[in-house]
Amino acid sequence: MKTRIKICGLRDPEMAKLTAKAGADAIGLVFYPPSPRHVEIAMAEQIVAALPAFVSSVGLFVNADAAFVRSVLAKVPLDLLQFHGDETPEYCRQFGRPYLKALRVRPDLNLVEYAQRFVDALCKGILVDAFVEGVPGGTGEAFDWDLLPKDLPLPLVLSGGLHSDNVYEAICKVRPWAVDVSSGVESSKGIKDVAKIATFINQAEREAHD
Ligand SMILES: O=C(O)c1ccccc1NCC(=O)[C@H](O)[C@H](O)COP(=O)(O)O
Repeated sequence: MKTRIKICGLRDPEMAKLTAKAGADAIGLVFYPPSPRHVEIAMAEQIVAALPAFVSSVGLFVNADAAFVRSVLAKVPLDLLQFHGDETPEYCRQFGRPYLKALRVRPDLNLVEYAQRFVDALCKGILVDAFVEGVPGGTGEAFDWDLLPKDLPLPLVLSGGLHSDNVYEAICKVRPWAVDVSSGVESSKGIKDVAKIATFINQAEREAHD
């Protein structure tokens, strides 16, 4: 089965179009002002408008005020929300929209128990990322994939330090529903590189052709 591919942290419509053309299944828009990949609502509207059919738009938030999430939803027709902070299941569900819950993997965290709390019709998966003190995500750091359980009760989205040289190995080892990348397809922090995106996608799709 094909592993879905999400490219996170798009910041302009042209790169979004090129990313879709390269074969991405989804793009991520970061609504988190401290991030170098942060987008304003007006730009997010333009990016989503530029996407072809069947390429999903994912809006990423980190412990945001619910009112801010609603103000984004009022303007930007997002397909999926991604909560990348300490949001509770109740917080995530209040928008009545499908979402991913991100967690940062640590050896002392029981991932199955964590995921179990989110299981319902709206939660479409658990995105696993590296734990880096003081930075909620998009760090380019990988973590030990052996820490991932085989019996997670929700689809797994693997992220954290993926790039074209490790994504094939990651897919073969972890067998995730999807992979998610940001730093690994950039020429510098926050600047996406279309050649790196294409190479990443080719490598991620290799597994489907084996
Ligand atoms: O991208 C960011 O700047 C960001 C900031 C705060 C929370 C999450 C963020 N990105 C989340 C993503 O979905 C990334 O793809 C994921 O963390 C993996 O990032 P990377 O290791 O850079 O590929």
